[in-house]
Order: sequence, then C-alpha cells, then structure tokens
Amino acid sequence: MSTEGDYDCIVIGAGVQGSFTAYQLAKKKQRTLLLEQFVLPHTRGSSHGQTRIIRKAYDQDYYTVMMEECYRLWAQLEEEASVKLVRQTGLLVMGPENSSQYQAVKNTLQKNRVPMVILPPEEFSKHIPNVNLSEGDGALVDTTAGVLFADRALRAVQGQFLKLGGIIKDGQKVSDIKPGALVTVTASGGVYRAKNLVLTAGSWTNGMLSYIGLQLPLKVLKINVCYWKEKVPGSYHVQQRFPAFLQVECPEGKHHIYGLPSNEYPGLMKVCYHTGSETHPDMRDRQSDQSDIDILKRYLTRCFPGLDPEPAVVESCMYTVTPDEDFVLDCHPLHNNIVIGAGFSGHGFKFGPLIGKLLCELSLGEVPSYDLSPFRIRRFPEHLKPSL
Ligand SMILES: Cc1cc2nc3c(=O)[nH]c(=O)nc-3n(C[C@H](O)[C@H](O)[C@H](O)COP(=O)(O)OP(=O)(O)OC[C@H]3O[C@@H](n4cnc5c(N)ncnc54)[C@H](O)[C@@H]3O)c2cc1C
Ligand SMILES: O=C(O)[C@@H]1CCCCN1
Repeated sequence: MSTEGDYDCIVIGAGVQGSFTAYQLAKKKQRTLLLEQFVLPHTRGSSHGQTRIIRKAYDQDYYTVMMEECYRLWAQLEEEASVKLVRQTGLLVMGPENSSQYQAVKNTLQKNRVPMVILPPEEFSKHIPNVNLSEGDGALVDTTAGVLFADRALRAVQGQFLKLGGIIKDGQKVSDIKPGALVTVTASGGVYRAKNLVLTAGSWTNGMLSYIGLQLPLKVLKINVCYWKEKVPGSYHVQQRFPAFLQVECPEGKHHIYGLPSNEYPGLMKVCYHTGSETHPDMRDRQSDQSDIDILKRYLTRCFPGLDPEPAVVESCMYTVTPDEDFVLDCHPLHNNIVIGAGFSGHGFKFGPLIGKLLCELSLGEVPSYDLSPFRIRRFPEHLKPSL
C-alpha cells in the first residue's frame, strides 16, 4: 500500500459543515474527497430547507465574536458563486425584561457594539404590527440579522468545492473507519485512504465514532418545521420588512420559539419550537410526537393573531444536541489525524463557513483562529471510553 493515500483528506458527510470543510481544504490545495450516504441534494439530515436565521444576538460573547467573521465569509461565497445567500431582515428578540437570558443577549450585543434598536413596550406596535408583546417582555432588534438561503448555500459551496478540483461521491454510506497514519474508510462504493479524516456526520456522528472507540453525549431530536398561514396575505412578509424573531422565554413552554418572515411558501410564515423528541436518525419519520405543535398553537394564538393557529405545512429536520448546546470541534483524543465537527445543537448553520475554516485548520495541524476551549471533547470526560 502506498503511504501517500488516495487523498490528502476525506470528509464524511456533505451537510453544511462537511461541505464548507471540504471547500476550505480544497482552497488549501488539499486533494479532498467528500463522501455522502444519500444522493445529493437530500432532506434526511439537518441542513436542508430553504431558510435559516443568521444573527449576532447570542448570550455568549464567543458566538457573537465569531459571527463577525462569518458574515464576511458568507459575503465572500456570495461573490465567488455569484449568488445571493443572505437577506438582512433584522431579528426581533423578545423575552421577560428581567430574565437572565434576555439580559444576557442584550448585554452581549451592547458589549460587542452590535447595531441594535431597543423597542420600548409603548412603541412596540408602531414598529412591529400584528404581534402582541407579552406583559413584562422586553424587545430589541439585532439589525445585522437576517435569513440565510440554506439549500442555495449548500449548492453554492459544493459547486465551489468542485470548481477547486474537489471530488464528491454521493450515495456512498460509510460502514467502517480504520485509524492509522493512513485512515481507511469503507463506503458502499469503495475503500478510500487518506492522510486525514474529518467527520461531519450530523445526527449519525455516534454511529461513525463507534468505529474509532469514542462516543459523545449527543441527543438526536426530530424537529417539526411548521409553516402557518397568514390571515391577511403579506402581513408577516419579508417585503413588509417583517423581521425574523426569537422569543427566549414564554409561559407556553420552556424552550425558545422562533420564526422567519413569510417568503419561501407564499402566504406562510415559518415558526418552530427549539426542541423536539428523541429519535434515531434513520427512524426520524416514526417519531410522531406533536406536543411542540400544541405549544406553538397556544403561543401564536396569543402573540401572532394574524396567523391561523393550525400548521398548514409540517416538514421534518433533526438537531444533534450536546448537553451545553455548544459545538464539538476537536481532534480525536487518540488519533490526531481524525477531526470531529458535531453537536451543532440547532444553531450551527450560520457558522458553516467558519466551522469549515476551523475544521480545516485542525486537520492541517494549524493553530485555530479562535479559542476552541468551549468546543473541546474533554469537557465530557465521563464519555471518553475506558479504552481511551
Ligand atoms: C428545524 C431546524 C432549524 C434550524 N435553524 C437554524 C437557524 O435558524 N440558524 C442556524 O444557524 N442553524 C439552524 N439550524 C441548525 C443547522 O441547520 C445545523 O446545525 C446544521 O445544518 C448541521 O449541519 P451538519 O453538517 O452538522 O449536519 P447534516 O446536515 O445532517 O450533515 C451530515 C451529513 O452526513 C451524512 N452522513 C451521515 N452518516 C453518513 C455515513 N455513514 N456515510 C456517509 N455520509 C453520512 C448525512 O447524510 C448528512 O448529509 C436548524 C436546524 C434545524 C433542524
Ligand atoms: O440558530 C438560530 O438562530 C435559531 C434560533 C432559534 C433556535 C433555532 N436556531
């Protein structure tokens, strides 16, 4: 066997994170193979669908700081691929004025000098018609925020990767990984070898990690992606400058509720609950729990009176959630030529271009551009197998 390998790097999983990682590696002249189990494009993972929120409004500084560069990297891809991927709409954040979460978001924005507008309750309805602000809630708008065109972004980044000479093999389910100076990857269409491996397998991550002696505390949740009909067409439309929104706490449920202005489906606004019920990634459609939809119905009846409180369309997506909802961006504890990007916990899309850059840096043994301590595997010591 040659010690050169077939490739410099193999990336497993062509969702947003694997696609951006492969693109960054190809930019660094690495001979890169991107393997995907499904035929592309597909709707079985976490990166499909037309839209995602992009925002700087976070309760932790490190995400807000990282978003500075993300916006630049998204703009760069828009230019390279001649395609529009980001639409600035602003993000309305609502939550109990004295709650720690709402205050944390407000403080992070102020501290990092992110352009924002605070909407006092008496002025709220002048700026945001058709929404009832809850008694005691504060409201602010992160004006930098907006909507990312997700499917289009995946097409663009995969297209750029191919232009750089990268290779995508889809319809190739990986069924084994053998670590070593050359990593050997067995997939349904062949056996491939490379000096480095990056694992970005989304909800299937622990299945892949079982081949290389590691398990992470990841929960896979099925998310019901709900669209709701506007009673008066256009009332929550992106062209009426209706923003995306995030309700950080409310009486109906303990998790966030979020929404995007109507755009992709005429007359329908997307509003979802930021959690779901556990599932196996291959059995997603067997999970039929709808308690999240009941919470949304009650919230929309109270706060979005212009929406019919019965979902018109329900699609499915998955979150892969860590206990602290921070990502995993790290090398395998024993095999430093295997890099893992996982646990994006329902908020990783907007970071895609930067995650790609960071996983590429880790794979090339470079000093990462950011402090990755919040994202290290060793924050879960109890989950490192005794064999490690
Ligand atoms: C409903 C919903 C709303 C969201 N909203 C936002 C938002 O507003 N803003 C935001 O920033 N983020 C948001 N997110 C989160 C974001 O979409 C995810 O963090 C991101 O898509 C995760 O990407 P990924 O590449 O890790 O996973 P995936 O997209 O699932 O990619 C993993 C890929 O690996 C492949 N794979 C797995 N196993 C194998 C194997 N054995 N062989 C070959 N290939 C394999 C899978 O088929 C898949 O294509 C949302 C997510 C959901 C579900
Ligand atoms: O990443 C985001 O911006 C959204 C916010 C709410 C939960 C889902 N993800």
